[in-house]
Amino acid sequence: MIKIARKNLVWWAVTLAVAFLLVQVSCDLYLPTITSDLIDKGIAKNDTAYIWQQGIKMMLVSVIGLVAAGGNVYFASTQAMKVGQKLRSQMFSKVVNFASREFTDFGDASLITRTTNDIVQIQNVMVTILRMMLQSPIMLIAAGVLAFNREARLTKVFLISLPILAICVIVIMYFAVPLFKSIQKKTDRINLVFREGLTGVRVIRAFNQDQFEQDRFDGANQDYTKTAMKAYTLVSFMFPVMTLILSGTNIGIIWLGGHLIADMQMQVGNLVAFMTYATQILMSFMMLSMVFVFVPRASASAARINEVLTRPSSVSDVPVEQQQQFDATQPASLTFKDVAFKYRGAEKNALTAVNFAAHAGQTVAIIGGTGSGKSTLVNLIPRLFNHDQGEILVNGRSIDQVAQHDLHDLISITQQKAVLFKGTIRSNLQYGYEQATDEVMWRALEIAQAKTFVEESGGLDAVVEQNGGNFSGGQRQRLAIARTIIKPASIYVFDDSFSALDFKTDAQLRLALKQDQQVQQAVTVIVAQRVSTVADADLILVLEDGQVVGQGTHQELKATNATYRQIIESQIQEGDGAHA
Ligand SMILES: Nc1ncnc2c1ncn2[C@@H]1O[C@H](COP(=O)(O)OP(=O)(O)OP(=O)(O)O)[C@@H](O)[C@H]1O
Repeated sequence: MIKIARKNLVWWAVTLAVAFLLVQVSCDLYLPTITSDLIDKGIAKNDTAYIWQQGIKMMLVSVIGLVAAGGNVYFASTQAMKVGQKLRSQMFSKVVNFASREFTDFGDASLITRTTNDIVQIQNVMVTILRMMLQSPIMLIAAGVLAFNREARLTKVFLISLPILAICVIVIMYFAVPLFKSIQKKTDRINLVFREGLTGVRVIRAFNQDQFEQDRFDGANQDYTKTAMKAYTLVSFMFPVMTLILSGTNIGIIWLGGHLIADMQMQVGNLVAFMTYATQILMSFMMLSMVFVFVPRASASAARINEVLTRPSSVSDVPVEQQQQFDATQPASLTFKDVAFKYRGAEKNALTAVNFAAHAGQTVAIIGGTGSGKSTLVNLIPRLFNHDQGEILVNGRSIDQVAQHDLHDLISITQQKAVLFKGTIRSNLQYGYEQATDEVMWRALEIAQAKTFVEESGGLDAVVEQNGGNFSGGQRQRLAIARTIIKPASIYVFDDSFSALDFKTDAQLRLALKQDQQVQQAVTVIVAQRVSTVADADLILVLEDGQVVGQGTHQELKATNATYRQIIESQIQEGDGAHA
């Protein structure tokens, strides 16, 4: 919490909030003195002029107190909101730079809860701190001293009421604070189930699992509600307890004060002032204890936010002074030297001893069964993960030795699952290359065999809904391919991107791709399951269980490689191999 406050609060605004607060507290403390004088010197002596004078004074002090309270609330709230804004922005920029490992560790749902709910907790507690946490101790001490000065004999009432209040507050806090902490985790769970329900809604319906998912969500929801209800019920006891103790204290003060007044040892004004101070003391005490309920809860949120903000990305750049630059005159090339990679926690390597080299204008195709390591291999090129052994070179530079930003500039990739953003076809196509002209975009759409349906949808300005929801899977994939082609790059990667295309379109696309000037100067990496897609590649890698069990051209592999032949045979049986 302190770390977040120190980093994000603007100190002049905080100083103003505190200054306003001090003025407000001084006014609140001065009012009982005026009341006391008004009663003892004005009302008791029937001095109308004095009553008017004190009345106006009272009004002035109240107005000043009110303005000061407004000033304090304004600066406290704007500061808290700005802290929230800065934290959200810091979280976003941190998370977009995370590697896959960090996403797995935190989980998407938790990252969303941390960026929303946890930051709201911090915001709320910042306001509380800038108001109550400072106001309460000052008020408590000052009202205590003033009450003691006014009538020391009445302060013995506090010897009973304050310890009772303290015990009640401690008991309530003891049970409430852990509950507040666990509310955060339960919010994570609700978000997780809700997110899964949303993203998997079609599968849920297709498998008639609506009720199962509803029950799962209700379970998480109920769990959260029960905990929240327990926590807030406990806190709600504070107010009746407080009222009871306050009333008891006032009865004690009136009883003791009544005797003193009867014995002519005290004036009525003093008693009224003392009672106001007593209320201020007890209220401040309670406010302070509320702070102790909210601060631990916000501290738990702060710890969860700091955990994200301080987490180094598992894929990081070498120090700037050691970084190498790409040589723009070097032709495109991609080399894997004895590369191995293992997912954290996995028993065996996802890739072992991968060796190949490709040069500008060449196409490398990777084929293999499900789970053989094809996507893992291509994801190592832009460093979505760090390879554990060996070396990967792009345009002659080891990818570990260059800045990731420079590396990503040279790579254009279509992921296995085509991702589109809400906007227009134009905004999606220009995502990787802002300067792309309409002509360039139409050319890319033509290569990606997407021109016809884009024209029918209303052209480049046609709307793309969230996740490209208003396009079919195949159309999304073609748009993603077009986006990849538009970006000038040294390495083009298509991870199983042609699988949703029919044979004819697949062949047309690859032919058009081969004829594209930009692509001709680059290395193209195609991941595919179909032999027909890889057959005309310059180099085919056959992957099995993370190992390259064969590499060469289609004809070479067909003649010498048993695994490749098996793949062809299995596809002939399915009717696909006819195209090989
Ligand atoms: N994030 C991950 N954590 C742990 N293991 C993983 C992870 N991603 C993939 N794997 C494992 O690594 C192996 C290779 O996966 P990969 O996704 O590279 O296969 P693939 O050949 O692309 O499969 P497919 O054709 O089905 O897309 C698989 O055994 C898979 O279970």
